[in-house]
Amino acid sequence: MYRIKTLNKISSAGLDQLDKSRFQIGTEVENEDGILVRSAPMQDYSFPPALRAIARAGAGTNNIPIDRCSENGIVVFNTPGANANAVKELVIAAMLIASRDILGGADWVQEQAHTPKVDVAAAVEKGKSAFVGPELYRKTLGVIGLGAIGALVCNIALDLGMDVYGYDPFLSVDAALRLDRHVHVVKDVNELYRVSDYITIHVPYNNNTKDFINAEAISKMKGQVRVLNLARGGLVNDEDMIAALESGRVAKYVTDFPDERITTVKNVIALPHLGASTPESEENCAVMAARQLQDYLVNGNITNSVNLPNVSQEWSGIARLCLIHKNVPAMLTQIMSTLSDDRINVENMTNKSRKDYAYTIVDVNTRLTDEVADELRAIPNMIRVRVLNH
Ligand SMILES: NC(=O)c1ccc[n+]([C@@H]2O[C@H](COP(=O)([O-])OP(=O)(O)OC[C@H]3O[C@@H](n4cnc5c(N)ncnc54)[C@H](O)[C@@H]3O)[C@@H](O)[C@H]2O)c1
Ligand SMILES: O=C(O)[C@H](O)COP(=O)(O)O
Repeated sequence: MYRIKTLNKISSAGLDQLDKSRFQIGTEVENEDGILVRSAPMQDYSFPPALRAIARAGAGTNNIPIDRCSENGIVVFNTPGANANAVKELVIAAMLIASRDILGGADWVQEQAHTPKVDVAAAVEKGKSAFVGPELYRKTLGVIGLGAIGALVCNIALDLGMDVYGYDPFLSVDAALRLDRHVHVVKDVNELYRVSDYITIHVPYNNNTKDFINAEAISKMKGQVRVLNLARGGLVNDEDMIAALESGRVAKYVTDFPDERITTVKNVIALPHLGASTPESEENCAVMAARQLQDYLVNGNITNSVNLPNVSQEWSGIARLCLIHKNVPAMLTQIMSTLSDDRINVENMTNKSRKDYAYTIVDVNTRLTDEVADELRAIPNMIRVRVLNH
C-alpha cells in the first residue's frame, strides 16, 4: 500500500486517479510515500523516511524546498500549463479592473441603493463619470515570461486589439511555437518597459527573479503604467511599488498576492490568490499531479519533474531498479559491475542527468534481493535505491 498525504484540498477528480486498492490517501497519513500539495508552505517540512515524491498540483514550486528534496532523493513534480487558462482569464479581468474603476463603481452603486431616498437610476447617471477609465483596444501590453501563461496572455491580448511585447530570455522552442507571430519578442526588457501601458509578469519566483520589478525597472516604464502581478508577490518590490503608486508613476497595481502592507495602499487592487481557482483548473492540476505521482511510485517513471530528469521506460523484465544518484563519473560502471557480480542480467536500462543529479532505471529478469539493493546503496554518491516488482 502506498501512503499519500494531502497538504491542501486536492480536487476529487485527481484523487480518483489513484487506485484505492494500492493507495491510502488522507491528511493524517503518516510516514507517507508521496505528498499532493498546492501552495502549503513546505520549506520547514520534516521529510519522513518513506517520502519519495511530492506532486505540486499547480505551476509554482517556490513553496517546496527543492534542493533539500534533491539531496534526499525526493522527486518533485508540477503540472505545467494545467492552470494557465484560468490565469489568462484573470489577467484579462485584471487589465479591465485596472483601467475602469469597475470595482469602485459597483461598490458605489450598492451604497446608493442602501441610502434612503436615493433614486439609484438618476444617481448613477449623475455620478458615473467618477469611474471612467481607458479601453484596452490599441494600447500596448508588455508580458514578462512567455511560458504557459504568458503565451496565452499575449495571444488573447492581440485578439483584444492590443499591441503586444514579450520578454523571455529562456524561451523554449515549444513556448515560441505557441506564441502568435504578431507578438514583438524583445531581447531587452527595457524596450518592453519603454512602450507598455500595461505590464504583466509570469515568471517563476526564485533567487534570480526576486524584486524583478523594482525602482530601477519602474523608472524605465511609461508614466501611468498599470502593473499586474498574478505570479508571486516577491517578484515586485513592495516598497518601490508603493513609492511609484504614491508619486503617480504607476496608475494601478493589481496583485494576486496581497499582504497587510500593500493591500491598503491607494490604487492597489488586491485579489485573494485566485489565479488558478476555477473548478476546471483545480481538476486539471489534480489529475495531472496524481497521475505523475502514481506513475513514479508504481513504475518509477518521471514526467514533469522540476528537480530530476524526465525518464520513462516500458517494463521489460520482472523487477526494476530505480536509482537516484549524483551526476558524477563511473556511476553506471559501478551499478553494472554490482549487478554482474551478482549474476543479474540487465534487460533494459535508461540513464539521464539533470545538473548535479541523475536517474537510472534498470529492468532485470530476476527477483532482486535486499542484499543486492544494499550493495547498490553502498555505492558512493548513490542517493536512493528502489526495487519495484512487475
Ligand atoms: N496566481 C496564480 O494562481 C498562479 C497560477 C499559476 C501560476 N502562477 C505563477 O506563474 C508562474 C508562471 O507560470 P507558468 O505556468 O507560465 O510557468 P512556465 O514555466 O510555463 O513559464 C515561465 C516562463 O518564465 C520564463 N522566465 C524564467 N525566468 C525569467 C526571467 N528572468 N525573465 C523572463 N522570463 C523568465 C521561463 O523561460 C518560462 O518561459 C508560476 O511559476 C507561478 O509562480 C500563479
Ligand atoms: O503556482 C500556481 O499554480 C498557483 O499559484 C496556484 O496556486 P494554488 O494551487 O494554491 O491555487
